Amino acid sequence: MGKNIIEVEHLSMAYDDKPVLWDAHIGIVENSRTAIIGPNGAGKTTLLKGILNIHPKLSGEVYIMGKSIRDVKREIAYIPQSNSVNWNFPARVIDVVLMGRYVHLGWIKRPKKRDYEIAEESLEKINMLEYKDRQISQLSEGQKQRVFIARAIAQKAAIYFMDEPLAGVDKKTEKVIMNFLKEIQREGGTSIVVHHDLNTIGEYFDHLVILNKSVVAQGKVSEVYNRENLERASMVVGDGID
Ligand SMILES: Nc1ncnc2c1ncn2[C@@H]1O[C@H](COP(=O)(O)OP(=O)(O)OP(=O)(O)O)[C@@H](O)[C@H]1O
Repeated sequence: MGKNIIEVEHLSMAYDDKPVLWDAHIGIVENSRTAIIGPNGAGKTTLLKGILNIHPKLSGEVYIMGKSIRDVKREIAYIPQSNSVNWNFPARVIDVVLMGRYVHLGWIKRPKKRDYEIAEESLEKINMLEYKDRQISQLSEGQKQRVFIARAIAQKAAIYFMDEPLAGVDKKTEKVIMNFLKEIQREGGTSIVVHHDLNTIGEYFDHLVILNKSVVAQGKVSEVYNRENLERASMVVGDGID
């Protein structure tokens, strides 16, 4: 069993005093591909927001590489849900990808030639280089998601958080994203992905956190992905799960 790169202790989250995640203890294993699953409204996105300090915690602590998020920001890439982003914002594809470099820029905050090269290499990896001067508002869903992936590649982070990256994307983009998760793992990184499709858990991930307002189960996919746990999380169980 690998060591934990993220430790979540007693994490509770709420909106306007309405609790949505209760007393979560979670360990994310270093170098894993971890899926977070749970029914609608289970608190999956809110968990990511708690770990990343995007929404304030009601209580609890989060340690990333043993430190607070403030001290490891550079090491963390976040790919939010595509539909939570204002895609009408006037920006070119290359500008969005360059944002991945901002955490690495010095105090002048101006991207250098090397940053442009890295941004272009990142677009090339996901077959989007020819779109680099396009406005993001003109892209399809799958292409938008790939631009987000390129931004994350450009950041060269150690930990990648993704919130339903496969929602509404075409098969080709799904493949690009899954290859990216494997590449992260090969290079020693860790990915944490909110995921909906139960049929692909075993193929795409090696670790799992099952949520339903609190943690229902966590561990290796081979150990916790079973009918009993899915039922405990009130998830609809289809065919094919023993
Ligand atoms: N900004 C917000 N203000 C108030 N309530 C919110 C807010 N965001 C989420 N909630 C509520 O918190 C609960 C958990 O939401 P969250 O988005 O974390 O769930 P989820 O597991 O990601 O769901 P889904 O699978 O539907 O995306 C839901 O009941 C949701 O309605």
